[in-house]
Amino acid sequence: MYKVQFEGQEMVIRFPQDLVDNDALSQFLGHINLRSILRKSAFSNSADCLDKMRRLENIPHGAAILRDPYLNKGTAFTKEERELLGLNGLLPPRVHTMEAQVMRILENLRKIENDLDKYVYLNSLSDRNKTLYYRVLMENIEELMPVVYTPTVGQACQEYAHIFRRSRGIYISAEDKGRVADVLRNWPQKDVRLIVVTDGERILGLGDLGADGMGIPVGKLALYSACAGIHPSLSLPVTIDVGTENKELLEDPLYFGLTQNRLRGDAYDELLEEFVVAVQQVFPRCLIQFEDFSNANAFRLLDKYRDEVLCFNDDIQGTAAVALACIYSALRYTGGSMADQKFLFLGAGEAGMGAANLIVSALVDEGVSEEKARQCCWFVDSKGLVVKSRNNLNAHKREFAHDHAPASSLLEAVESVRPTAIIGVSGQGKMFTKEILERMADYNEKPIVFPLSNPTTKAECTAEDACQWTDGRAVFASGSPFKPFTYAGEKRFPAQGNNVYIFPGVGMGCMACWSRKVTDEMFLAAARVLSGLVTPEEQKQGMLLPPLTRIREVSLEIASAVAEVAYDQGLATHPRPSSLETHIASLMYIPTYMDYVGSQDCDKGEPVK
Ligand SMILES: O=C([O-])CC(=O)C(=O)O
Ligand SMILES: [Mg+2]
Repeated sequence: MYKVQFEGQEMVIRFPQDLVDNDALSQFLGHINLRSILRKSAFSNSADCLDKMRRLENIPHGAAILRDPYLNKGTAFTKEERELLGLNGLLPPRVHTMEAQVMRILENLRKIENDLDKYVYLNSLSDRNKTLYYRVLMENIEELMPVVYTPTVGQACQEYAHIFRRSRGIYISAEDKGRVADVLRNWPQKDVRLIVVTDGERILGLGDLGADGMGIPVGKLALYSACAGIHPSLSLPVTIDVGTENKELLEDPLYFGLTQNRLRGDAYDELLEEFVVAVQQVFPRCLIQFEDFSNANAFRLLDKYRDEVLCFNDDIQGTAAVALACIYSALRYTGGSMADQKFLFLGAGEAGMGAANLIVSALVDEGVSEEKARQCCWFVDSKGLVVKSRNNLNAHKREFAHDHAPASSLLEAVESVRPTAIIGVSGQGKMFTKEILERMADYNEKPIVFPLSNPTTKAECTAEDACQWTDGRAVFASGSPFKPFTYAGEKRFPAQGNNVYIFPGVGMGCMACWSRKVTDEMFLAAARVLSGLVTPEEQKQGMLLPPLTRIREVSLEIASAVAEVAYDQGLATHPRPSSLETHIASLMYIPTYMDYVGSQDCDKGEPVK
């Protein structure tokens, strides 16, 4: 505490602890330009001045604040803030509103022709000014989601080391064994509540991209903030680098990761265990989202940790929930009940197994026997139709192996099973051929066709192909976006059945109520809520999901439903608020600039003409 005399008034000013001597004090006074504060008549009231001093004392000044992406406002720093923070001369003189800044970003962005360059441009904005980045992203979510997320994020990961500007997130490499907690402590934000982690082995449908998979956690977390309002400083992207089996990367002189083959077996499990334990120590109550691990590791890690810590696997559980939501919505157009359906999955990995198991849970919840529910789900893997007579099926597949003649291809399987829905989760593009879709149209008045693999190059078919080859009758959803198109004079809006409709809300719901676990019942609730949010007007347009422009509202509804489940299941440890929705809405991050001075009369910038 220091007492300062000014214009006959005594003021008490609290300075940072380390300013103990007079030199430091006068340096500090100079630093924050106190004299110029005091000269302003608006500050002659000592209480007012004190309030402003308190606001300012922990804020970096001068060029330092321009370099802090959480605090920087760029040209939107007001005249008064520029004065108080020592910014005069460091910025062009005219103060701009945020709207003008958004206009400038969009003008620049829309001049860029290539999506990867747009991705780089937006990343650099996020490095400079988080508030503006999120404002731009949220206000233009339909236009920009394909840039910060699938499909562009896939290309970004494939070229990660080549487009690199600045490191993001935390890398934990096999060499960090024994000191993982220390590595996590190096992260500058100390209150981390949400981690998305990958080991890069199965990045979208693109395979092993090693440490360059970092783009995925970064992209998912950007969407957490944009879609569910998780404050960006609460989240941390993590890549666990255990090596790669991607020969091209190993030979690339610019590759970022360890140039070794992947750790397997005990060494891998020990590193992952150390990571999960370290997260509990360093960031208590932090939610861990596993993303884009190989099939075998994804299932094992989920089984191992789902009852121990607050975690889920997005590719198994998140994708399952959005697929189920799309199925519920599709049934509005096809008629018939869930129990009457035959779902044929191409691909028996994380997404396929996750979706089939959630469909079974949904049916059992509706009173259908588990055995009958399993009969609704069929799989084709690399060896053909999954049937009882096949040897060496893993435990997951065995649960869905039916008494049926073998079929060696998807076409054969479609012909013999005659599914009502084909769901592509194979990570292989163009697998739903013209012939297959024509068969689906022969067997079904309205065939359900969901090519869910990502990015767009891995989609099992395009939206227009699905439409053409079924005489416009396919009920369609894909993992990566397809643009609206016109068929027979009618506008079609292909649904993006991507887990982005699910994970932000589920994560927010669990975080808001301090849930101890993430459960399948939460994903079931999320799927039902999501499908239920499609308005009658949207249904008239054939939509399966609400448009992305409503994603904040969607995520809030899902978060509320998920928290409700957490309270019902006795997992929530936060005292129950009187309204979950109001409570969660109040937690949602809105990207607006901080007012560093708190002055009513401060210049808010000039409006854009
Ligand atoms: O990231 C996406 O677009 C969906 C997803 O989790 C995946 O394909 O692995
Ligand atoms: Mg994924």
